[in-house]
Amino acid sequence: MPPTHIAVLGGGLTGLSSAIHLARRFPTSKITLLEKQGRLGGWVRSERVDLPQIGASVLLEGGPRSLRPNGKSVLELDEVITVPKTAPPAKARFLYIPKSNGYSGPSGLQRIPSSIFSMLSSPLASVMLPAVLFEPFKRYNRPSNIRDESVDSFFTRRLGETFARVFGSALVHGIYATDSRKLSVRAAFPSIWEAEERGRGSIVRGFLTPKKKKDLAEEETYDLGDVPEIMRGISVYSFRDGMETLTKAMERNLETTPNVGITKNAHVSSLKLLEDQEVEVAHSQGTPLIASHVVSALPLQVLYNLIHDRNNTLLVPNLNKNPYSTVHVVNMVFPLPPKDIHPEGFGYLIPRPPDGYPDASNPSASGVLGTVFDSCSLYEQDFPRTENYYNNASHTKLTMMTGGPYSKPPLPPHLSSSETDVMPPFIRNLLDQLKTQLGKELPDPVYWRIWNNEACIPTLLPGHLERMEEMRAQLGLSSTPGSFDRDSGGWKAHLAVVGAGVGGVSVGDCIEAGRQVGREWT
Ligand SMILES: C=Cc1c2[nH]c(c1C)Cc1[nH]c(c(CCC(=O)O)c1C)Cc1[nH]c(c(C)c1CCC(=O)O)Cc1[nH]c(c(C)c1C=C)C2
Repeated sequence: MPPTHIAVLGGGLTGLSSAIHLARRFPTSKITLLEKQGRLGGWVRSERVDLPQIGASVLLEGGPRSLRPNGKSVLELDEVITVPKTAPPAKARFLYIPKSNGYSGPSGLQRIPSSIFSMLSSPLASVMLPAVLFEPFKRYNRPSNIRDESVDSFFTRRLGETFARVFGSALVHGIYATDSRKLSVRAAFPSIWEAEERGRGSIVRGFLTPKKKKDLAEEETYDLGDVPEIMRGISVYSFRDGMETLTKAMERNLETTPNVGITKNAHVSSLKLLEDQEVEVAHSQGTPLIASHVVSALPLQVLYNLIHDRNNTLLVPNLNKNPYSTVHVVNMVFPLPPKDIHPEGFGYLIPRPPDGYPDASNPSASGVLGTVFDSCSLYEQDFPRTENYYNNASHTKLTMMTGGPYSKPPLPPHLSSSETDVMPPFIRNLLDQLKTQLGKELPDPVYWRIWNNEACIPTLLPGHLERMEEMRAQLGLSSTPGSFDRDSGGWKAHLAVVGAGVGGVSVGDCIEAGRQVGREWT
């Protein structure tokens, strides 16, 4: 039976997208979006700061700052700013390798080669070339009894230990902000896992082998208008007023959709399945809501604590298997043009230290995962507009990312230089790290801002995909549409679970997950 009332839990990107798409798919159902905070948008937060001391207005991001055009279901493209594939931020990406790095290769800021030709002349050739050239000739070495493994173990098997630590760990820092020795390769990088299978044991051969017809996912139809034309040759894009343009547009859409209600500051305290398959959603903003169906876009461990059966026992144990990473995102604005601060490009990532992650008591524990040169990709968000911004802009904005697998002292959720005259030791230490990593003296920033993103990205542990399949079966959902008549612990597909914790942590993935949810209910 189609839903009469759907409760969507969580007003981040996935919850917003779920509510929009469910309201379209079920125009006669009521949709209620419940959000714990007083605002919607989750980790997407954009802040514009006016800095009279340098005569600039600067747009800063606390969470994701860009989107890739391959995510087809992004809904709003007004005021879009794009980074072409040929621009330095798309082409020039760096690794920072500290001097005591545990291998004989180069140190300092090193550009990552983007083609086999640039690899030949790169100082990183000693690590990359042998790994990539010999990989196709290595025997098939995936143990027959494994169905998943960590990213580190996968790269070590195929490309060697040094490659896995230097490149594999840095890649994982920049996407999952976690330890590559813990992250599932199948869940996080399915295309690499599949390439090994397609290439009969070799990733390189796999990527050179075209996918068989049956491997190609059926193309869905998207209402894209002239977006593909706009996005031709584009690497990533964002918006003039930052990523919140997107979540605000989604919120406006929901506010003007008659069958949707939004309740903010609603802390959900339990979900109870009633006799007639309805679900009682208890929350802090009034009487419990009785829904025919529930979509949870909450972090999985939050949902885990909400689910009780009739005997008050916790159900669906697989929800609490994955840890989450906390990322301290620190924006800094310097009163000099980018040419005086950093090389032109996307930014740099820092690999895992050779002896693993030191604890916070160790003074050499930088805790920095990487730095993004925001001025290079997102300079069009700032005023005044400057011709040849890299050489002439009034300022440089960049973002340092810390935390994740490094242990860190607790920080306030938000703190900026406009709230204190004293630079905290945390920022002073980061500034010192930045000087070392960029290899130059730097002035103090005219503005800095800490965003403490507590438990913002899940670390999908090996076995995650199978656990999620089990979870779907436990909830009566299934990967095969229409077949939800298995033992479902009573839920019989009345609860759907979506979001980064299930799979897909990029902005595009979250929006796509909301687009797909509830298909079993038609
Ligand atoms: C809060 C910090 C985040 C870190 N990773 C993510 C966030 C939100 C999520 C993420 N980052 C990237 C991807 C892949 C995107 C895609 O393929 O479509 C995801 C899911 C890539 C990426 N990494 C960094 C940036 C600026 C981007 C572009 C996308 C975005 O704006 O998030 C840099 C970076 N991210 C993190 C660290 C530690 C880091 C270091 C330089 C963690």
